[in-house]
Amino acid sequence: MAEERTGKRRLAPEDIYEIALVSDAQISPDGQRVAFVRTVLDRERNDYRSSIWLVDVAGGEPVRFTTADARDSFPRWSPRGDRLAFLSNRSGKDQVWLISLGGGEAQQLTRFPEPVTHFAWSPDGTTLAVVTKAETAEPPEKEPEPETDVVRITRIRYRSDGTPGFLDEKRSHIWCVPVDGGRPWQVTSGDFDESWPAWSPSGHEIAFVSNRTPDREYNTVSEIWAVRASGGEPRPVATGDAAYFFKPVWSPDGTVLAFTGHREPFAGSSRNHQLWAVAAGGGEPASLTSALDRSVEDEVLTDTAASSKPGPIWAPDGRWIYTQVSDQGNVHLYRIPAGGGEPQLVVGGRRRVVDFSLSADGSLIACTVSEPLNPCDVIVCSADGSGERRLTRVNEEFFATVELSEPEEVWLPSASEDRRPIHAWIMKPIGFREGVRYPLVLEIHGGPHAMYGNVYFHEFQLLAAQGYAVLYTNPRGSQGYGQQFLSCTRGAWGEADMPDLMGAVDAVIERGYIDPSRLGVTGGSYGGFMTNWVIGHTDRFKAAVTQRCVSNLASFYGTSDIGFHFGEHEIGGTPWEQPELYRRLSPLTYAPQMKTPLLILHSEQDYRCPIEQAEQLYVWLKKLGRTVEFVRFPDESHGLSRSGKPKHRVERLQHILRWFAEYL
Ligand SMILES: CSCC[C@H](NC=O)C(=O)N[C@@H](C)C(=O)O
Repeated sequence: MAEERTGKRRLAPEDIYEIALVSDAQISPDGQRVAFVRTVLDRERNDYRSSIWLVDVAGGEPVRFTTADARDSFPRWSPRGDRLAFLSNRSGKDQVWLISLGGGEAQQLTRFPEPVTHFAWSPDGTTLAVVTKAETAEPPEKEPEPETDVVRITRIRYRSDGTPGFLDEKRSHIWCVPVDGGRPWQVTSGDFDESWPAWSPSGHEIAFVSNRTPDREYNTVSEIWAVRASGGEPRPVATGDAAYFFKPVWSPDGTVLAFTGHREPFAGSSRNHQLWAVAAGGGEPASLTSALDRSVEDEVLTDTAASSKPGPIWAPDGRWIYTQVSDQGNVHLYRIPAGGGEPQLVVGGRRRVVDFSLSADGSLIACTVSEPLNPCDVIVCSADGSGERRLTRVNEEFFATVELSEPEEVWLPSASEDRRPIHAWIMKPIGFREGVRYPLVLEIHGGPHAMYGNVYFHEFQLLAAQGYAVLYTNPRGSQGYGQQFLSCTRGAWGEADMPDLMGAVDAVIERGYIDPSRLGVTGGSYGGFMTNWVIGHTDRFKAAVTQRCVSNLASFYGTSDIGFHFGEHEIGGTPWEQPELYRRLSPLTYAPQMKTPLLILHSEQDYRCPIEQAEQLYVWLKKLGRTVEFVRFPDESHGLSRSGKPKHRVERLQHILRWFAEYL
């Protein structure tokens, strides 16, 4: 029917191959061009490829600038704008490469034996500050054969989601690398992990993020330090047991450092990240965004985006600091007065500003944006957000051939006593006709402190294409609605947020086009926890798919790479201090009440929510005689739905559709 009406076809799982992703829009210092990363899925190799592209700010067709068959990322303009440094895995591991804008091949700059994870240009353009775990600047003649494959563990934090799954004993440090020849030198050292180097405007110092507290093994502190670029003993800038600070950036006159974070390290993602300023010499930081009551990080979730690493940026006149702000399902670009005062919205709208950059004179901004019906494009606008123009139309051709469902943004009453309105999105099925009642799939997000929002979500569009209405919400515990809302799930996982979800389902059913006997539920990670929780507390759902889930909080403590502090803060104590609370809040406790046919999807190298969480649930339900199936994804991590091997991503989507087709 839809096809007849619109001439467009329905979306399919394999269409992930058709969608190119752009990210990391970096405007040249002179504001003439934007460099960005374009990532595509390589069907033949079952892998990803990315390259650096350029587009003129004045308009015109974007052109591919790096041409290697590799993964190029993180393009950064030299201060004079005559070359780009970028990361590439062309030589095997991510290293820094340089390419001149005047033409010629890219040249490999660094040859560290370990990957480079981040770098920053010195203000005079002669040197890069580079982050790597390498202990030497050159690889050894021959890689030494490991003496054993046995892993010896002595630290409390030793896991890391994915492969190989263990943190090694090597430490991330800052090196300086001269760009036109000369030997690299190591700037920081010791038993610390450093990240996010930021050059002072004079080029004499580098600020960075580290945890240098004596008790760092058992805390989650993140401090701001500075060190002379030539090396030596770092000095504290914003440090101490209450520091949870990231992404430092110097004011143009070098007198102030701004950074993001909060003052409750153990609380992690359950607190708004604020923008802070401190005298560059060190001292007591002041929050510039405490009145905003929102996080200055990007908290939105999607399955269709490439990653970038935006941080705050000072306007060159030192009056403003530009930052992302997560607000009610959107990620907006704000500028915050550096001396205090009202934050100003710069790039708003129903969308996510994925990353951004400023021209050297501060007059132009380039951003990557994502919208509900368009995964990504590059835009430019003036410093106050005016005069916005779209520079790319990356997926326009493809989306002209498929029919998408436009999400309707609504506020629906919670089923809890307070009837609090909960922000939600409803997608009608493709081919929707008045008078017909449709099955509904409730999608529950993870975190719990993240948010759904105004971005393209392939899984949701796919469900709509298969004839399901889709409901997604930001229940209590979500980001984007202020600190009080964010804290609601502490010690009350499932209990605090399930009424919000059920109220939203009730409200959608009241619209008259949902068949209440055909409700499905799914979610990943904390959303998988909630899927398990929901089917343990109601039989109203006819089919469920739990993904990368948590089922047993006691065994989650100590097996997840998220760290011991997460459960302690989120649940309210350790399993031995609060055994009854851990039992009460674990979905497995309610397994005997679970009757809904359940599909369990889990990655074998998921060390965020280890697969034992799925295994327990599967065997308990099987033994209880329930309809349950377990699909395991080898060599995949927690990020399967977003960054897994393309073939597995397609198979995952197919399994979800299969289960709902069979049981809903
Ligand atoms: C429930 S414990 C860990 C949950 C995890 N939190 C952070 O990593 C989570 O829910 N992740 C979400 C964002 C996801 O993977 O979708």
